[in-house]
Amino acid sequence: MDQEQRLKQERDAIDGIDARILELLNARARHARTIGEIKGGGVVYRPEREAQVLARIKSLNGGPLSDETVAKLFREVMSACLALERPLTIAFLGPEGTFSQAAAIKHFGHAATTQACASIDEAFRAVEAGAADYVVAPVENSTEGAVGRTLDLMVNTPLRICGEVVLRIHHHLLRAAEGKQGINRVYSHAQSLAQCHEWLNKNLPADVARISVASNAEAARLASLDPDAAALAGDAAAERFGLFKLAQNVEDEPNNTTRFLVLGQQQTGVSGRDKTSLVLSASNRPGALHALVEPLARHAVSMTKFESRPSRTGLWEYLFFVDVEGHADEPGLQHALSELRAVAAFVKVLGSYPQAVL
Ligand SMILES: O=C(O)C(=O)C[C@]1(C(=O)O)C=C[C@@H](O)C=C1
Repeated sequence: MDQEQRLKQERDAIDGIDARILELLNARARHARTIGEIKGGGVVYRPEREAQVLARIKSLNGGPLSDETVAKLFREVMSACLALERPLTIAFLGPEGTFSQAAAIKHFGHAATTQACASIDEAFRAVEAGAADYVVAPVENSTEGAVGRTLDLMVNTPLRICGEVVLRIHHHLLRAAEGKQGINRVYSHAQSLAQCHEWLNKNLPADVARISVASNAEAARLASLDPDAAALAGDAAAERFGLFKLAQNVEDEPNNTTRFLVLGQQQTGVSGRDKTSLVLSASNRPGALHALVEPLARHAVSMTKFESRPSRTGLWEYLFFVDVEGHADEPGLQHALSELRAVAAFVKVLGSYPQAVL
């Protein structure tokens, strides 16, 4: 068999498989639509079920596609199925093309509608007022630390955390034209300029001005209008403003990662691999901080994060943002929480939610 014949044979096989995949996708979609009818206008998005579906797909995968690739494909399949039940609107810190929008799409897939908001406060308010279904907000970055505004908002919001998204942050040098010649300024968010500081020192002349702007998406927009400028920004901003990537992944710290939280009006069921986020405060007496963590240790609850933040109500009073493994409806954590409530000055369960799968 010559090359052309072999190609035709393989492509015929792909055509047959595509027809079967299409049939199966629509069969799946019909089941999702029926599930939507059974839910009868109730909450359609079920994060615990989605986490179980994605974890199962990864465990069933025999390759050659990677576990991550098959999970991403099924992420989109579920996103499209969910949109048949009811399309979702996700509020994020805009403008279009930010990493927050990329996190929203990573978590909810492309069938969800994303709604850019001018601030994290506005994104929370949109969901609290029912103008959007969920908010995706950054909570910590591996190099820059906690996002204070998100932590502060979580103390008083009636919204519950129902998911987390972990996003690798890659910055690229972007420009409206190809080649580095003639660049005399680089726009980016101050944090991104800091995260790419060493690379800029080594790869661009010292007299190229570094100009900090409100967001990476804004930097990309400015670079798209200015032939002498470049921007440091991510893939989404590059795509949105049609910029060339002159250099990829220019961040100094290769594991630069941001964690986002998803908040909505609902409580999330047990997925089997969950986290619970709490805000605690200790009374002002010796040993009070130890008393906060002791019930968790005694019930073998593992802590994955402990972050302190000024309470903003009294000088030198602090709130503690604590993440633990497990769901608040599971017996171990349930017992630890009821003991914690007896010793802490303040306890708020921000939500139990599945650990990030993607
Ligand atoms: O199982 C459900 O509750 C569904 O609505 C189906 C489905 C899916 O496509 O698998 C879609 C949306 C939900 O968030 C979870 C899962």
